[in-house]
Amino acid sequence: MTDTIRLSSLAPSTAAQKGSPPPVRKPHPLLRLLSYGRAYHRQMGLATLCSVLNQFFDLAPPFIIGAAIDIVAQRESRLINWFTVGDLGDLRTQFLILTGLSFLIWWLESAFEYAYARLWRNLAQNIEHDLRLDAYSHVQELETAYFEERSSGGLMAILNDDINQLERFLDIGANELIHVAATIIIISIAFVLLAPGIAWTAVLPMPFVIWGSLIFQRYLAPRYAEVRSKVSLLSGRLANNLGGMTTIKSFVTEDYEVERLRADSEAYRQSNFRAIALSAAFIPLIRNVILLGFAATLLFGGFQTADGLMSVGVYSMMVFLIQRLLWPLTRLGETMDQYQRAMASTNRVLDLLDTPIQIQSGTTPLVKEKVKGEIVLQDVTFAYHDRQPIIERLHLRIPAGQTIAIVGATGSGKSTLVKLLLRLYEIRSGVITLDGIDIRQLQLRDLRRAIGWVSQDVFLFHGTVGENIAYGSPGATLEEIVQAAQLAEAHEFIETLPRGYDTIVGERGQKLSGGQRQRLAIARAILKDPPILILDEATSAVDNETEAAIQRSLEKITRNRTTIAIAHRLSTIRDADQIYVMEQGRIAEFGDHDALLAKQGLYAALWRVQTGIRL
Ligand SMILES: Nc1ncnc2c1ncn2[C@@H]1O[C@H](COP(=O)(O)OP(=O)(O)OP(=O)(O)O)[C@@H](O)[C@H]1O
Repeated sequence: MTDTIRLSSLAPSTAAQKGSPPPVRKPHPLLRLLSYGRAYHRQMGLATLCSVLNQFFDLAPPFIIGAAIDIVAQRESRLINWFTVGDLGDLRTQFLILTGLSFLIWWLESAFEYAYARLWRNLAQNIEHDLRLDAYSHVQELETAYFEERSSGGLMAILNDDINQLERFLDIGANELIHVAATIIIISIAFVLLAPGIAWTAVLPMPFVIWGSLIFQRYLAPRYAEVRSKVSLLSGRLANNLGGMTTIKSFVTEDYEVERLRADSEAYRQSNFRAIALSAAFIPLIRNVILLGFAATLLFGGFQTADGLMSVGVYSMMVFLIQRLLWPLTRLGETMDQYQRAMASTNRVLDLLDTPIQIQSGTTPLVKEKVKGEIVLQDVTFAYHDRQPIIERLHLRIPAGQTIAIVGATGSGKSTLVKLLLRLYEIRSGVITLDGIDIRQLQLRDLRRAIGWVSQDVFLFHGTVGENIAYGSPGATLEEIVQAAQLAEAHEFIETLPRGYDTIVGERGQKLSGGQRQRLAIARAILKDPPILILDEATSAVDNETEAAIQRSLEKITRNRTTIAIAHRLSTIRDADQIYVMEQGRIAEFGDHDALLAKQGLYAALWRVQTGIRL
């Protein structure tokens, strides 16, 4: 059996949804993000304060301009008088004060700009870093079945693109939203305090802007969610194709694959078009709403100034301020865009983090060195998701330290059985014990540490030969690595590689042959020195001579440990203490080689076919 990764949407399959409880209403993604970033609330608060102060000083220049106009036009500034008590001296002194104030304001604005930029961007990095590690750690804990329902490219899109999307928003967008809010509040206060007669003109566009933004958000959110899900499918397709490039070439399906990619890319493009159509309308709409406020201030402020109810300086300041309101609000569209994308991504990342772990670890610790290795399966039934049972009411007892073999037709459930021992899947009923303890009670990591598994499809990591052998055995010395390689009959070929144990094996070990990869995997399991060894077709890709050599080493390796060997070539397991013949998820016969031959049953028939001997 191979662990296939199927291309499908990241959404759980309909079948998976059938039995699940009704969906719980989730809190708003922003609240979810804030609650996730609890550790950074202080930094967020400080960053927000710096953003607000920066905006406050950014809005101060119209005040200086207004004051300067008043000083020139009326010899005194109502704006300055408003803030100070007493005489500020002659005109020149007043200008000197204004100039000094300008310097102070500009410096403070710059200082807070530096502070908020650093704080927000560092915050983005911190949250991104935490989310990436948390999400990845969580994904590692999820059961194998979870990955079979999803595409690895889709998961990559969440772990990479979606998390980066948050960075983009936190870097710039969050600060912009705060700037807009601060601008609205500061300008409204300035109007109410300095020009109460026309304060309504500044407030006029606000309800429309807020209402418009909310409506806009409601329609844009699902469009961005669709964009994110389409990008997942696209990444899934790309990852799958890159992994199967040799197959594509050999089947000359390049054009077919381009077409399939075109369809996914087209779906992504169309979903983006739909989002763009709406998002691009926002700025022009908001600008027109702002125009209302600007025109009202210009007109009614002008009337009041002409009637002598307002000074020229205050009037100028108000006109400048309302202008200042215009620009951040028009940028709001872009910011909302970023915000919506970030929220769609937040949901996807946090949904992943909230995915329940189906296979929970037990609490009983297991010390590897103390494991005897007796394995018992009692009445075990197992079925893959949505399928008929593969293993039904199976009984099997493997005494500690024995070597047993499992043989049987392809698809009879041999690999599935060992995956159940590793708790990669959960059994439906029955019980599996190790040294008398139900494996569900054992700490999952301890259980897996006690088992050395050479699977049918060997996976090597990008790195050196030595690193791959030592994988799972941190602290192994080169001497131990070489010894394990010798026992696995791998040392000789490793020596012929360009850089010996330091040779890079390539992604998934693609620079090595199938047989070489298998031998590295055996060496890796030997080095781990587990009390239980599982060899699932471990030597299927090596030639007869190497296989015979490995068999000789295995005699040494399997001594004093429980070994389960799965093989199609019966010659490789004929010396096993017990041989179990599986047929459609059940044990059809068992015994040692001679006893099974004497039975003249399934095993004997298989043996005849493989050896060509008529018994
Ligand atoms: N992840 C899975 N999801 C659904 N069905 C699966 C899955 N893995 C295996 N199966 C099915 O379970 C059955 C048993 O598979 P398994 O890999 O255990 O067989 P096997 O005896 O090891 O076969 P082989 O000798 O070919 O390796 C097969 O019919 C297979 O299609």
